[in-house]
Amino acid sequence: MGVGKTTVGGLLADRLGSAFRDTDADIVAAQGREIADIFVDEGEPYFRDLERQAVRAAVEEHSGVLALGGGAILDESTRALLTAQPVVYLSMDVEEAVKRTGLNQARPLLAVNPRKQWRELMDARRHLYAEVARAVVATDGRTPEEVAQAVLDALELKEA
Ligand SMILES: Nc1ncnc2c1ncn2[C@@H]1O[C@H](COP(=O)(O)OP(=O)(O)O)[C@@H](O)[C@H]1O
Ligand SMILES: O=C(O)C1=C[C@@H](OP(=O)(O)O)[C@@H](O)[C@H](O)C1
Ligand SMILES: [Mg+2]
Repeated sequence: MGVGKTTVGGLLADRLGSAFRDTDADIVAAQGREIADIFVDEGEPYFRDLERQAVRAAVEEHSGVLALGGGAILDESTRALLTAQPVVYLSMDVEEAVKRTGLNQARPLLAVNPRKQWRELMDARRHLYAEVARAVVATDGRTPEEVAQAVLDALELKEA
């Protein structure tokens, strides 16, 4: 959450000359409301259901770069789906996370006490990211352009 999946995914798609898609954006477009509003109105399990369907549809329909929400890998069937894909796990440390998301109310899970929340989320998720990732790219101290380059290098992808 806040590591740069959406930002770097767009840059990467440009570099590869491919299309970009983001499952959070797909959900917002289909629901006609923001992610934070879906969490408040319907609760997290409802959002996770929408997310599981959005990831499945995107993996089936889309052949370019896909950014997921940071919690998508909590779903076991999503993780199974991702094992066939060249998934990159973008990482950062907690101070970088707070810098990038701390003042941003768009992420409901970090709205209160973001440093503690982020640590707890990562303790619960780190092994799941590692399970699905084909490559891990650290983003601390790197610009989004540098991260995109590191992803190209890690997956040995050629620019368009
Ligand atoms: N490498 C980076 N260095 C500094 N800020 C970044 C970097 N990548 C993304 N950001 C900023 O961090 C915030 C979260 O980025 P975003 O792409 O929405 O992350 P995610 O999709 O992983 O939640 C945005 O304000 C974005 O501009
Ligand atoms: O990590 C999470 O549980 C979430 C991450 C968000 O996406 P980003 O990772 O793109 O911020 C968004 O799906 C929602 O707020 C929940
Ligand atoms: Mg995002």
